[in-house]
This record gives sequence, C-alpha cells and structure tokens, in this order.
Amino acid sequence: MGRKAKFTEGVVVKKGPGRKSKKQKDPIFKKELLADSNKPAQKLSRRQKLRLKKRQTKEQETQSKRQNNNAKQKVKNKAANGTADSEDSDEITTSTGDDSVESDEENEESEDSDEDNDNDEEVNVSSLKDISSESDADSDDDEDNDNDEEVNVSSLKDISSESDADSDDDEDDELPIEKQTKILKKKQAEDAKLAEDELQLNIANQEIFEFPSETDKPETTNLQEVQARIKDVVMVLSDFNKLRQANRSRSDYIKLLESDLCIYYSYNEFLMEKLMQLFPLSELLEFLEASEVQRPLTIRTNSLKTRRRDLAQALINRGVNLDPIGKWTKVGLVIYSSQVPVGATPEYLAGHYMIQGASSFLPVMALAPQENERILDMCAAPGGKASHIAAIMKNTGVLFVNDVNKDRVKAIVGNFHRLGVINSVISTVDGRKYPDVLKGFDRVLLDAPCSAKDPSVKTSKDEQDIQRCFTLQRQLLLAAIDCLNAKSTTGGYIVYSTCSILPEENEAVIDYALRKRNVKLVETDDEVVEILDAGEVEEENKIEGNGDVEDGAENGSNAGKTKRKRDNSVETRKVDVRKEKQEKNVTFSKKKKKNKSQNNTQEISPNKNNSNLLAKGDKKISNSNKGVPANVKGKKKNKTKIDVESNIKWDAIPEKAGTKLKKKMKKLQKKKQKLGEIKKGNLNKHKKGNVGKTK
Ligand SMILES: C[S@@+](CC[C@H](N)C(=O)[O-])C[C@H]1O[C@@H](n2cnc3c(N)ncnc32)[C@H](O)[C@@H]1O
Repeated sequence: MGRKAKFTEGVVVKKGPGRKSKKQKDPIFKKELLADSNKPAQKLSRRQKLRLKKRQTKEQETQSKRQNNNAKQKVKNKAANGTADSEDSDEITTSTGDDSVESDEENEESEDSDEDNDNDEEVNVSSLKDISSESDADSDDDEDNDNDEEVNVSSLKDISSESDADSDDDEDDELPIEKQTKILKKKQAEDAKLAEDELQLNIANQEIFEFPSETDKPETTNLQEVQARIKDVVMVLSDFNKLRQANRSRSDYIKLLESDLCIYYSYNEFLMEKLMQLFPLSELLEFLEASEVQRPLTIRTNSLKTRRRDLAQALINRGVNLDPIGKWTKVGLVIYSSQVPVGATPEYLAGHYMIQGASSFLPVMALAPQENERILDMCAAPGGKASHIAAIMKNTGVLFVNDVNKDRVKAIVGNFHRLGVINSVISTVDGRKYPDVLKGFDRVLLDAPCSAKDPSVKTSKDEQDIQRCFTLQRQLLLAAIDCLNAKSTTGGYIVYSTCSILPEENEAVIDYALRKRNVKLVETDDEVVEILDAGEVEEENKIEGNGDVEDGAENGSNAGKTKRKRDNSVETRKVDVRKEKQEKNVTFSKKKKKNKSQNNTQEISPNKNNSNLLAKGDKKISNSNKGVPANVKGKKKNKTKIDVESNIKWDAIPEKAGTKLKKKMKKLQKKKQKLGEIKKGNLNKHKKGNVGKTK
C-alpha cells in the first residue's frame, strides 16, 4: 500500500486511487537519494550487501553477454541490410538497468505495492518489491494484512523456486528454517501418498467379505460388529455373483442376515422372517430403522369444545412447543416439547383435546361420518376414534360404542365425559355377537384387535398368535358387515383398520369377507389416498370415505397439499410412514360409486335381506350429495357459517343498517337461536343419562 513516486519530477507524485494518495500530501524525496540510485543504501546489513554484490556481478555478466549479442546482431544486420537498428536491444538494456535500480531501493519500494500497475515494467517492479519486502523488517504499511503479506511472500517463493533460472543462487540464500520447511513439505507429500495407497488397499480388501464360520457366529455380541456384518451381507446380496464366496449359497447369506437383524433390532426369528418375505431388502432396512424411531406426540383438537387455533394459543402460553400436523387435517397438532405434562393441562382436563396418533385420524376420515347417522364403533376402547366420530357428527345422531373389555370401556366413559360426547350408547359386548343385539347401522368402524398392539410383539409372537388374531378379525368383520344397514339413505359403509402390517391380518381378512358376504371394495377418496401415498402405504389398502366433513367444515380442508407439507419435516414424515404402514385400512361397502350403472349394481346379488343394496346405495349417495363430494359440500356450508359468526354481532343490529341487511341479520339470528336450541336439547339428553349407558 502507498503512493507511487514520480522520480523524474522529484517532488510530484502521481495521484492514484489509493486512499493514502487522497489523504496525504505528495512525498518529498531527498535529492541525493534520487541522484545516485545505484549506490547501496547506507545502512545495509551484511546479508543484503552480499546479495547486492551478487546481483551486481550477475548484471555485469548479463550486460556483457547482451553487448556481445548486440555486436553480433549488428554485424548480422549490416551484413543483411546494411542498416543498423538497435532500438530493441537498447530498450532491454535500459529496462534491466531500471530493474536493478528499483530492486536496490527496498525500503521505498515496499510502500508502492498498492498502486495499480499500468505496464509490464511496473509488474516486474512490484514483484521484486514483494520479494525484497520479505527481508524488510521496517515495512511501514499499516493497512496491509500481515497474513496476506506472508501468503504473497511464500507463494512468490514457491514460484521463484520453480521457475527461476537462478534457483541455485536462491537456495544458497535460503535460511536454514526455509530449507527445513522444504524438506518437511516433501516428506508430508510422500506420507500422504503412502496413506492414500494404504487406504486403497484396505478398501480393496474390505470388499471381500468373509463368511463367518459356525464357531464365530454365536460369540458375536458386539452390536457394532453385527451392524457392520449386516452392511457387508446386504452388499454381497446386492451383487451376489460378483461378491459371493464360492462355497456359499444365497440362502446362507440370507440366514446370516436374518439372525443378525434379529440380534440388532431385537426381533424373534418368526417375525423377522415374515418381514423379510414382505419387504425387499432396502425397504426392510428402512422399515426396521423407522420402527426404532420414537413417534412424535400428537393431539387432536376436540372440535366439540374448541378450535385448533385457540387450543394452540392456550398451550403455547403454557410453554408447549407445537405445530399443526399438516394440511391434511385441521384438528391435529404435533408437540415437539412441553414444559407441562400434556396429559394434565387444564385444557386436557377440560376436554379440549385428545392425545392421539396422527395415523389414527385416517380410519375416521375414511369413514366420513355424517350428522344424524346411526354409527357403530365395534372395538372402541379407549375411545380415541369414537370421540373423533362424535365430533364430526357434532354430537348428533347416535353413536354406538362397543368393546369387549370392561376395564377398557371405563376409559371410554371417562374420555367421553371429559370431551363432552353426548350422543353415545356404550356397550361391552363381544363384537362377534353384536348383530344379535343390534344392527341397521349407517356406518361401522372396525378398528380390530391385532398382533401389533402388544408392545412385546417383536419378540413374543409366533405363528399361532397370528393365526388366532386373524381368525378373530375375520369373525369380527363378518359380524360388522351384518350390523350394517344395506338400505341406509346416507351410508352403508364399513371401514376396517388394524395397526399390523402383516397381510394375514389385512388383505387376507378382506379377501375372506369378500368371499363370505355380498360386499365389495370401494374407491378411497382422493384426499385420503394422497395422505396414504405420502406415507407410502400400499395401494391395495385404501381407505374409503366421502371426505372429512369435520376438517373441511372447520377450516376448509385442503388435503391436496399434504405431500408438500410433509416434506417440510423429515423426522415427522419418517415416523408417520412407519405408523401409516402399520395402520392398513380397507373399506367395505354394500353399495358403490356415484357413476355406477344400474346394470352393474343389479349384477350383484342381494344380501341376506334380499335387497338390491348397490342400486339403492347409489341413488342415496347422489341424492344426499347432489354430485358434490361431501368434503367440498361441507366446506361450502361451513364457510357461510364462519362468515356469519365472525362478521356479525348477533345481539346488536345497527340501526343504520338497510332493510335488506336487517332482514338478513334477523334471519341469521333466528338460525342461531335454533342452533342453540338443538344444543340445549342434546344437553338435556345427556342429563337424562344417555352417556355411559351400557347394554
Ligand atoms: C385396536 S383396539 C381399538 C382402539 C380404538 N378403536 C381407539 O381408537 O381407541 C382394539 C380393541 O378391540 C377390543 N376387542 C378385542 N376383542 C374384541 C371382541 N371380540 N369384541 C369387541 N372388542 C374386542 C380390545 O379390547 C381393544 O380395546
């Protein structure tokens, strides 16, 4: 950094862009300094003197060489043209002379390094300056970064050591420490090369996985070793012909993998074998890993008592860190952390929410309960899904809630009281016998008992347990179908769901019912399919439904955006995938699609009651929905309601309002009064003891 002096003018300095040139006056140089620039500076160190001497002798040598060359050239030129042109050589001589002058003025030159170089000559000068600044202890440029200077110097050193023709001279000039650095660098490069070679060798060796002998295997208790072996075996299986050991078959490797997976993930061999049959290898590992991850804590807003926005605010005020689960549900919240126990907040005790896994919302969304229907939840304890159904029904109609386990039924009663469910009849009947007690329901939910419910499922289940499970599931499903009213004007649907991923407890059960009863699978609503797809649930296990009226009604459901939202949270998605995989949902219906032709429906034989269920069902659906999907319909209805409630103060119709508005408001007032009456009526029902009533 600094200014560039104009030596020819003595006192005037060229103005450049540097800051100093603007701030300070032009420097003044002593005349004697400028007069004889070839003289060595007075205070040269011994080493500098030596260098100078060397350079001078070198210059003399080059000059004499050039003079010789010039002379030769002149002779040649004369011989060729008879004219002498020595301009170029003169220039060279001059420039060399300038260089030498400048290189000697070490202290002054170091100030000039910031100046823009306009020509090659100046570039040469500056690089020489940099080199000289190396030994200049009195460098006065306070704006230069020390480190930068070091880097420049060292890089210049490197360049010069590589390209300088006089490198021998430089080596002589090097300090011992510089020599040592060079040696060290060389050694480091050699070491790095050796390490690289060794690494390559190790990789090559690792690729050959040695199959453990029978004696080695049982001793393996180190989980890291087991994990490494799992990786190795998976690699071998991925390119079996190339990586296998000649005397080992594929089944040997698979057996080894199975036993290692059992050790590593704590499964019994029976279940691991089942899972290995179910998933391709890469998916299996993904599934096992995902199953180890703790599910996030999620809650469902009880729309009978509050709105999600208000609940979220109340919980945030208590130090709960939460978020909406996703766009696909307007009632779910995921809780990341909480300063208070989530199961004991005043909001919980007041029944503003239910602690419930997000995937548990799906069977209810698929069931798509409608207001004023007669709905049965056949295996309902502790009442998570049942209370969700009641909320969607807005406490209208009748919800029959059943579970064979009396102790668990107490939990239903407690939850319903807390959540304010007042449209229910609770019973403790063996579901298989329920058709003997009651039937004629518009919709039935069968959230069946399954092998996955038991926490010890990974180690305790065997073939017999699974068999027992799916036998019960089959019987329950047949009973549920028999409970359904084939002539229902609004429904006629069953949703079957389990937490198990085993086909024996899902697809096979459905298959059985399809053979045993006059029912058929129906398409699942797009919005639910999208949720399931986002969770990578298998295609054939679709949920059917007419849309989530509650969600749509409350907040304008927009399940189409589910995927995008899920991508935002990797952790949540991972866990959801596992849960959703476990919760396979299949739907049965005694009637079907809106566009089905009469012919089609008549082909299907009537059930026990000898009625043509499909044709009737079709008609009813189109009547009730008028061709609009239920969720869209719900949204529209609700939008009006929200507008009314948020924009108009019911008790004060402004006097200035026009007659039209007044009329409208009065109408709305009446509507609200009516709504109030209905609620009141329900409350009275509740007082009469409908809740908790058992049969
Ligand atoms: C998966 S859980 C139901 C969970 C419930 N749907 C919920 O969301 O809270 C299965 C329930 O089925 C009940 N169950 C088992 N066998 C039954 C049977 N034969 N009849 C009725 N319920 C039965 C169990 O007691 C258990 O509570």
